[in-house]
Amino acid sequence: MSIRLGPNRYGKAETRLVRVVKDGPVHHVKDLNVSTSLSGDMEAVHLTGDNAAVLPTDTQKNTAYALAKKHGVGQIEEFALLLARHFVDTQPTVHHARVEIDEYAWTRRGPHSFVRDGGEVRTCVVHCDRDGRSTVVSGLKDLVLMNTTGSEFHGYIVDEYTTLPPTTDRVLATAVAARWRHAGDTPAYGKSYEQVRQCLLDAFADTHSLSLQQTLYAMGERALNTCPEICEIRLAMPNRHHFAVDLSPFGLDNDNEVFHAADRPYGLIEGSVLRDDAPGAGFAWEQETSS
Ligand SMILES: O=c1[nH]c(=O)c2[nH]c(=O)[nH]c2[nH]1
Repeated sequence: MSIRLGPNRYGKAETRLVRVVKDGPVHHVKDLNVSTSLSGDMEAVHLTGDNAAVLPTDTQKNTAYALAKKHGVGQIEEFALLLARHFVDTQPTVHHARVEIDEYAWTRRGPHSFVRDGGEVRTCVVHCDRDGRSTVVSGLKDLVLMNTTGSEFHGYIVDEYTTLPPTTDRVLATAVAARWRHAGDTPAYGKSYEQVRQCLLDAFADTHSLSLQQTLYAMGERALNTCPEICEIRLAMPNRHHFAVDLSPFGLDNDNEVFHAADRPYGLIEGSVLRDDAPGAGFAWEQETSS
């Protein structure tokens, strides 16, 4: 009986690449999930561990970042072809390249502020007791927002384990989960929802952020100032870190144009903003927010 190697391929899956193009203060974004997969003269690496024909998956990832910087990202089909052709044209051992790209769509909310299309969920929880009391908590989750500038983070505690460099310009991205409590009877929940949502979006876009905590408070404050029918809002906002890719090994600079969008771990910033005279919600609200 003889055994042989069958079809095979290898590559870097799901490189999360964000490309920002700056037209003065107006920024444009392309947000991609890029997977590359190469095949060719790969018998030796499988049979003997001889890596001489292998272009590392790490290099494939770097290539995606470097070509995004050099050529920009137009249509994903064009960028995928550019990348795939690069691998087969430059590496004799690579006979076939497969490049798969998913693109996440963003809608502009300001010169450098964006909201991701789709995925947003409107929520509510209500409680009623037999004494005729009720509590209504409205909300939303998975509202994904990004500012490509206008965010700083510095001045924090530095101890013997701190390595985070201070920054005066970073991407601020989050997926907002918000729950707000109605003070009494709200006549039009639909209109109220739209107003609170608008406040959250506007305050995120307008706030020059020194921390996500500051942005969180500004969003809650805007909602409470604009919408008298609500008395408290609780926000949970993951800090979806975007790391500027070091392109200097390839002779390229990166003025916050090419980012690695990391998925975990992430900072998780949570807080409540409320009116001084907000009535206690007791059991109903505590139960809803304890999980
Ligand atoms: O806005 C931020 N708040 C933090 O508390 C924090 N911590 C951190 O590492 N990065 C950030 N960013």
